[in-house]
Amino acid sequence: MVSKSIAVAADHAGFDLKSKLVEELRLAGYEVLDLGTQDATTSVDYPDFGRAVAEAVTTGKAARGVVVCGTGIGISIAANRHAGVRAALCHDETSARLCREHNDANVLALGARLIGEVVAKDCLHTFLNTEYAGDRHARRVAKLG
Ligand SMILES: O=C(CO)[C@H](O)[C@H](O)[C@H](O)COP(=O)(O)O
Repeated sequence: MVSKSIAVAADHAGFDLKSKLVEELRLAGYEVLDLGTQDATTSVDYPDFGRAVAEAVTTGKAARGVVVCGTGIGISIAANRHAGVRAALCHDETSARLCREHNDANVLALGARLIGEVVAKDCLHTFLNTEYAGDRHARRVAKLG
């Protein structure tokens, strides 16, 4: 289990799923840094929320991040524009496991309009509880910058 806090953010499309994930994280004993948005009805821009989580992770305020938008695509692109962020868009538990084992992903991106709550929670727990395998993957991750 990751010991430090987890930064979480979403746009309006991801707000409902984000709320469920925040609750899930708190129930599991994590300290949650909820960086918004705070409702599903006010239209907002996913780059602002991807950046908020990226900054929390790269400054060490959070050990890992979780970002949610409608597809997960826009907010993962936004997070990945920040040096040191390796955001992985996952739609299933296998990709959530492999993004940790092979890519040392530090931000999980989810698409609230594409996956259900149960799959999202499975991805979340797998992402947080899977160790990076290192070894041959370290050479490749280093090339990501
Ligand atoms: O950026 C996205 C796609 O990559 C996200 O899914 C956004 O949540 C989506 O674009 C928001 O769309 P809306 O029609 O403004 O609700």
